[in-house]
Amino acid sequence: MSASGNTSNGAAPTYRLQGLTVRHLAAARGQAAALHAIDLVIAQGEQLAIIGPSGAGKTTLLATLACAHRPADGLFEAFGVAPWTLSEGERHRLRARLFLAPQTPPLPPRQRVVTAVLAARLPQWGFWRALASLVKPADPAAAFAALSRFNLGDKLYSRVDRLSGGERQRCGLARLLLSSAQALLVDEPLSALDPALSELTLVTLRQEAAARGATLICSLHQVDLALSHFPRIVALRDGRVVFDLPREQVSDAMVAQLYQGEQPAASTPPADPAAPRLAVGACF
Ligand SMILES: Nc1ncnc2c1ncn2[C@@H]1O[C@H](COP(=O)(O)OP(=O)(O)OP(=O)(O)O)[C@@H](O)[C@H]1O
Repeated sequence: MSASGNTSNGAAPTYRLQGLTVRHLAAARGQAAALHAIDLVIAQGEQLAIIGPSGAGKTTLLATLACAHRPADGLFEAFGVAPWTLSEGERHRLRARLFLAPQTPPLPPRQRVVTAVLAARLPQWGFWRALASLVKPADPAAAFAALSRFNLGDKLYSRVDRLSGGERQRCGLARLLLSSAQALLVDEPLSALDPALSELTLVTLRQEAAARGATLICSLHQVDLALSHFPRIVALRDGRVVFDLPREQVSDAMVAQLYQGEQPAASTPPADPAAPRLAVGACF
């Protein structure tokens, strides 16, 4: 890659950020910016994980990359263009090349899973086809195939509000598979998944990104999974990049320093001192 961030074949990187600063509109007066002076170049087809403690700025960074937050300062380019210099219509078309899978996907509660998943195709369909698909799903086989890759094929015709948290999360990821995006932005996809589904999810996301030559950027709280699945690790803390390294260069000491002073993830609830005195089957 050249100093401009362009790849050896001259193609623009998926993202180029220089001195990027982002403030939330609703931030309290005097509250620090959510992201400060971020420098990042991400080539097309790269796969990287963003790690860092709660409040580090991971979600803000992904939303900024999805052109959902307008930066307060600095350079921000996606696919070689500066989105915030474009007209609203042009920026809308650029957004069709990006897919942001939020931690809690905004799925209409009364909708069937098949319809919710096929909504990812809306940018590719004309108005009438999109409208007709609300009444009779246009391509249920594609929705089934996408759901099956996350072990969720049996929920094709379930109502969205009858899914568990983890099923909703995977339903949101199945949408990603049906999009035609070239940048896949995934925010904490494993927060409601067990270890086996977590593995399946990361493998599926990585395979999909590689198959379509898309860039995959995934925020994760599970540092071990970030290191085992992603070749590049970007660590954030207090809105700043602490390190941006190939995984082989990330040491235990660097990770410990990144999370220093943070509460470890609560995998087991603290012991209740009264527990031994409670009779089995006690009700309150
Ligand atoms: N809508 C908002 N309005 C004001 N401040 C916000 C808003 N959303 C996030 N922030 C602040 O921006 C900073 C970064 O938050 P962000 O959600 O990006 O962190 P995160 O690393 O994704 O955290 P987590 O791991 O807990 O999801 C935090 O200080 C947070 O309080």
